[in-house]
Amino acid sequence: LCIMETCPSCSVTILSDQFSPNTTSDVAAGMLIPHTYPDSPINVQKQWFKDTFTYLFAISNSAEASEAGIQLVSGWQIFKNTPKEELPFWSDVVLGFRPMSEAELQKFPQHRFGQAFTTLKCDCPPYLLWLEKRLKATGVQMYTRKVLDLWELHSEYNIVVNCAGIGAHQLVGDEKLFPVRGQVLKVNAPWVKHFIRDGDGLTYIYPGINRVTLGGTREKERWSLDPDPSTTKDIFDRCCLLEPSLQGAQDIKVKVGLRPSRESVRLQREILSQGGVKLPVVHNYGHGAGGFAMHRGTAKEAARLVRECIAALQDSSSRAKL
Ligand SMILES: Cc1cc2nc3c(=O)[nH]c(=O)nc-3n(C[C@H](O)[C@H](O)[C@H](O)COP(=O)(O)OP(=O)(O)OC[C@H]3O[C@@H](n4cnc5c(N)ncnc54)[C@H](O)[C@@H]3O)c2cc1C
Ligand SMILES: O=C(O)CCC(=O)C(=O)O
Repeated sequence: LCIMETCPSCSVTILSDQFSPNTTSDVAAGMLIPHTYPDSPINVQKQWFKDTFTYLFAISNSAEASEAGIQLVSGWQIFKNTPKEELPFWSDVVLGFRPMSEAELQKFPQHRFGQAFTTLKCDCPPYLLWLEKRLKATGVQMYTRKVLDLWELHSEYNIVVNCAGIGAHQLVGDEKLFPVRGQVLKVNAPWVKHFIRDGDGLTYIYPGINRVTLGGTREKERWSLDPDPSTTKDIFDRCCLLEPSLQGAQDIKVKVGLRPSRESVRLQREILSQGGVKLPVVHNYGHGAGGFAMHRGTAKEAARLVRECIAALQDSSSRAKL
């Protein structure tokens, strides 16, 4: 979508071996609470988050909000011990960030410190379908196809944008990219209105428009997509300790996804070259636990890189004509 907005004369085709509801993005809780990428400058991460927050805030404030699955949600991030960093870099992007009061902390007798704020949440499958609908309306073609090598696209396309998520490990052999397996439960508990995130982000309760997401796990380098029943029980018990009313939750569905993790998002232009033939590529993958929190900001940057590739192609073709 960002490419179509930035370069409206482009023709865009999306190739993917899986579409919604069978992607990692469909499993995500879709909360806008950023994680930090150790190797990306904080000011850049803040800008990605700000761009994403501003974009989704406008949707949440429009008639499209419920179809797009975007809502404002208020709640608490709680800590057993006061964290080193009391003000995360994103504290002035979310709304009304403040320390929790003593009265609020009484809800969590095992926790000594907390932060209250309002942020945004995407209900992931509806949001992805809403994006697909907008793509189709702009004339974008979508095909189911597994790409084994970026070079196989060379004869059909001028520029390739690689948004393969964890698939980039195999597609471009990126050894810096690793899975962080996450198991979550999606439950019916419409009375739960506030989010609760335990400081380390291992246990969380994220109410969405349709379902509440209960998390979770963060298992580095584990590739299995099979749900683990003992983990399901453990997640449920941890969440009930924070929000006892969840004992009455209904229709528990278990989901597993692989966070495409890296020390920094790979947001980069690369010119592949083979026997004198060149293929411009823009990479945009490796969002780890922050694919929703950062998606619009990183997509805007990727679209800018595509525009640079187009300018370079136009420049070399006009030089060839001289
Ligand atoms: C349990 C869990 C909870 C999460 N919660 C949150 C959250 O609350 N907030 C947040 O910001 N983030 C969250 N995340 C992280 C978020 O899900 C990811 O960062 C995000 O989904 C990554 O998006 P993506 O588009 O890069 O990858 P994907 O959604 O995996 O999309 C990649 C696409 O590329 C396709 N593909 C891959 N390889 C190929 C190939 N060779 N040929 C053709 N197609 C290919 C795939 O089929 C897929 O359609 C969570 C993740 C998990 C697992
Ligand atoms: O950590 C968070 O709170 C947001 C991301 C998330 O829910 C996850 O990665 O499981």
